Amino acid sequence: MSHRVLVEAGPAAGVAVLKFRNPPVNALSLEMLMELVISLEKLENDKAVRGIVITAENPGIFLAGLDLTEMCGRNPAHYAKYWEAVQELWLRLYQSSKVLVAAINGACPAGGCLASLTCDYRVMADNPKYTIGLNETQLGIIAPFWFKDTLVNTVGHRAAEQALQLGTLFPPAKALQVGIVDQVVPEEQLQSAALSVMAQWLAIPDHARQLTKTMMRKPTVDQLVKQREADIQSFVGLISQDSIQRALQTYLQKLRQKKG
Ligand SMILES: CC/C=C/C/C=C\C/C=C\C/C=C/C(=O)SCCNC(=O)CCNC(=O)[C@H](O)C(C)(C)COP(=O)(O)OP(=O)(O)OC[C@H]1O[C@@H](n2cnc3c(N)ncnc32)[C@H](O)[C@@H]1OP(=O)(O)O
Repeated sequence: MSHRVLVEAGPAAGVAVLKFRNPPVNALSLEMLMELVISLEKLENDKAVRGIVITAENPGIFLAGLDLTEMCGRNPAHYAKYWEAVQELWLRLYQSSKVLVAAINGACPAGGCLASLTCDYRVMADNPKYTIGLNETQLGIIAPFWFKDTLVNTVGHRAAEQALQLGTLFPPAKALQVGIVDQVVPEEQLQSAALSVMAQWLAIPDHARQLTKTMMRKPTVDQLVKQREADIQSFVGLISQDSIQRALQTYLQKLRQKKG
């Protein structure tokens, strides 16, 4: 039984809706990652499901990204386990044979943005409070190569380089302009817009669309698959550095003080 991920049958045949519900901010904790992987595996094996709309149960925060508390003050074995789970989620999403449509109904930084970038199409609610992007450099860390590759595959090299160096979080109109999302709609129309685009994608025969998707994505997937263990060791080495730990602690403190 999953607590942090809700899977519902969509209003249209063949469509499931996967909702994030990990309060307070839908951070990708280890438990959340594991529940997501299990839910995605079940959906992948369900022949009746051809498409999945991915969204947050409560509007406001789509995903707050990776859970910073999983990357601060822990031991190397924990960092390795956590990173393997992050890799696993990305591999499941990016290689999914289903049509994935992200209905972005809230803040979507870093790991949240990555999850949305694995989808085939992104619709974002037109709310200036919501932003999306790979903001890692603002935290004093760097987006790993496969985060970078996923962004490059979406927006191209120049736009990705600029966005990554600056750690830009784009509001909806800018996100559309740069191509990080495909469509921006009034907030109350988000779910219907996602279902409408899903219907267009499902009009294509599955086998042709799936083979095309695999052809487009395989080179990027292979890069990680062939060096998964090295990537884990690289993450553990970097995240364990005192300077990185200090940077993450400072960022977390700033988030906590924001309220005070
Ligand atoms: C080979 C590899 C090489 C490696 C290089 C090394 C490292 C690279 C590794 C990984 C890449 C990292 C990816 C990430 O995803 S890092 C996370 C990035 N996320 C963010 O920057 C978002 C931060 N959060 C926010 O901006 C806001 O919280 C948000 C807009 C989501 C919501 O704002 P709101 O005002 O509604 O809530 P808050 O009061 O800010 O937060 C409530 C509560 O939640 C805590 N919180 C927020 N975000 C996170 C998070 N991502 N992880 C853990 N906890 C989080 C926040 O501190 C508050 O806690 P508390 O005060 O205790 O209630």
